[in-house]
Amino acid sequence: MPVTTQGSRPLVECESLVRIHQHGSVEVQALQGLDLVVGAGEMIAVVGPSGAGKSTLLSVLAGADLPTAGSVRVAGWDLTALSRAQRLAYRRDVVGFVRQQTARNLVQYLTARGNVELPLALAGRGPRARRARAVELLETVGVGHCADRLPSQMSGGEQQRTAIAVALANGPRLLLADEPTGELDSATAQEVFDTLRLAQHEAGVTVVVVTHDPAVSDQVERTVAVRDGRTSTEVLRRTEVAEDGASRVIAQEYAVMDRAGRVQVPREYREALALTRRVRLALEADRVSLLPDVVAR
Ligand SMILES: Nc1ncnc2c1ncn2[C@@H]1O[C@H](COP(=O)(O)OP(=O)(O)OP(=O)(O)O)[C@@H](O)[C@H]1O
Repeated sequence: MPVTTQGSRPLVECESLVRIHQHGSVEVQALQGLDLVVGAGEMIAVVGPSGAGKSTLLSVLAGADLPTAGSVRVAGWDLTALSRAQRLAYRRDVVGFVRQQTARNLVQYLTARGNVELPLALAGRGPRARRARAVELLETVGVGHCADRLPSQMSGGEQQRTAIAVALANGPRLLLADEPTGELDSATAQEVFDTLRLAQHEAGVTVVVVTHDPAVSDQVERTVAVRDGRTSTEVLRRTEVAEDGASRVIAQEYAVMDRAGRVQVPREYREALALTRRVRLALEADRVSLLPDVVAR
């Protein structure tokens, strides 16, 4: 069993994920062999350029899209082999989803409480239990005062926090958020991020957040960069406390190696040493060096 950077059991395991969209004779490879392991209780940020495959990855993890090839397991569920009924149960009970567009996360004609009660009703909870759970969740995410308001009567941040309460209603193991702070100013974005943190710490939920916002990605312990449908690099952060008691965050970037041992060498490194098609690998006591092909010069 793979062990994550945090040493916890993996909750999410994607291996060699491929997702090809076919439009007539045109193929778009949204995912091209993506590997990702996320530990139970971990919170990671997924970053990468537009079109890299981030949203596709979230859709697959949400059980809303099926990969063309590869394997994906979440909390023991094999997402490539679910029956229709299992897929519904997975989407209802195991995973919660928050989108960027505040308006798309909530049913506009229901109050905040009504919105949180909806997934509880779909899971068969009775009216009293629903109401109590909805009120409690809205209080927990800091929008108890909005319980009887319609989304149009709430700020963007209040709507996103309500959306997080909706996503948490059925006690999911995994919370997915696609640019949850994309439409918010920085102070409000921080409140929404703090609510995701709360879900991670208080409810023990594993959180995967896709973001372009460095203020978000700089605050998580692990940021995974997706490029051309693959995980390319990871940044790990840890807090170090100096002797004078001051703490500082140490960030270290790693390249990701797949099962076959393939590593992508960043373009700036290749250009700096004019590395082309052929390179020399040298095994040393504590490192593997990658050297230019002198014959080619
Ligand atoms: N339903 C679809 N049909 C065809 N192509 C698609 C579909 N969904 C995504 N793609 C293509 O797959 C690639 C990856 O898209 P995806 O939305 O996952 O990227 P992204 O990293 O989330 O981008 P962004 O940051 O702009 O949201 C893109 O080239 C996109 O055009």
